[in-house]
This record gives sequence, C-alpha cells and structure tokens, in this order.
Amino acid sequence: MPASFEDLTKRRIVPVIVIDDANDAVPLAEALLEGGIDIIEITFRTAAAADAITNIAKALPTMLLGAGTVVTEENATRAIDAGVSFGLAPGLNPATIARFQKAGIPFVPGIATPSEVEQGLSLGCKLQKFFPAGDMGGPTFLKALAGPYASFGVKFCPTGGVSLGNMNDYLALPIVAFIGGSWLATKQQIADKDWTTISRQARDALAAAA
Ligand SMILES: O=C(O)C(=O)C[C@H](O)[C@H](O)COP(=O)(O)O
Repeated sequence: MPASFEDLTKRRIVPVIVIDDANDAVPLAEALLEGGIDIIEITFRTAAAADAITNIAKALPTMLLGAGTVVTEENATRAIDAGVSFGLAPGLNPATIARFQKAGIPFVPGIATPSEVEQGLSLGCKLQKFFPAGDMGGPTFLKALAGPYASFGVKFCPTGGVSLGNMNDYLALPIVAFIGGSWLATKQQIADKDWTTISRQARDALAAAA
C-alpha cells in the first residue's frame, strides 16, 4: 500500500539496507521490528533488492517498505512491481519521480542545493532526501534551507554520514522528518545474520532520538 506523507513523517529513523541475499530480508526486517523500527529502505545496489522487497511485502505487511537508490526508471518499475510503499533516491531524476507518481506511490528525491529543492517542490515532492548530508554542510546547511523553504511545507530526510552520535543534531531541526543510516544494519551484520545486534542497534537509536 502506498505510504502517506503522514506515515513517513511520523517516523524518525530509517535503516538504509544493502542486502546480498533476499532470504535474509524477512529475518532482518523482523529484527528491526523487534527493536521497534517499522520502516526500512532496501537499496537497489544489489541484485537481491527486488526479491528482498517482495519477500518483506508478503511476510510483513506492517513494515513501511521503501526502495532506495532508485536511480533508473527500470528499477523504479521493479520496486513498484515488488510492492514498495515509497521510493527514495540520492538525487533528483524527473523520470523516476514521474514513474512513482503514475503508480500513486510517494517518492523522496535527493537534493543538495536550493535549486534542487525548488525543482523537487515543482514536481510535487514535499519530502526530500538531503544527501550526502555530512559532506554537503550538515545541520547548519539544513537550517539555512529552512529559512526560505519551510513555509512551502517541505521536510528533509538527511542521509550520508548520519550516525548515532550526530543524528540528534539533525532531528532537533523542525525541517527534518527522519534521518537515514546504514549503521543500523550493516552489510556485514546482515551477512552474519547477527539479528540480535541489529535489534539492539534499532532499540538504542530509538531510545536516543530527540
Ligand atoms: O542510496 C540512497 O538512496 C541514498 O540516498 C544514500 C544512502 O542513504 C546513504 O548512502 C546512507 O549513508 P550512510 O548511512 O553514511 O552509509
């Protein structure tokens, strides 16, 4: 089912996942749920992404399921066919946005400049990923963007260099909806099936979030 703006902006922490084996997808999502996190971004950086999404969509309908790194129309279609509730990308590509809009599913494009914020707004995207957050100016840059753009209802989702140690610098800003990070379930922890550690990291992050 497509996510709503409210569904997404209610969440504060989104694990960014790189997964090599689609059979790990459901246990991974269960580990995150166990730790209290009910949203996930499966990135199209591996061949397993589409099957991982299909598996979670079938087994765990309560998980708010997103596809990340959607940078081609082809992967946009695969994500939609696999049953995602929303999509994200590190950059802003009108073709992938249009593909999701045609399917009635929200898309969160990546931005890193004022012009991209405006392009995203003109394409109807009120949620925008700020990537790579740490390298593009961090929380102070977002605070500056909030000046001209907050009144247009845009909210930002910083990712890239966000960690347990600095996430509250972002979450404290009213213009921030949620942060994303790969530290919540690393590629190695998933490969090792270290579900206990992943649950603990989810729990720790939620407990520490501002
Ligand atoms: O692929 C996407 O859709 C992206 O927008 C980029 C990711 O969110 C970041 O690469 C996560 O960054 P780290 O938490 O620093 O590993």
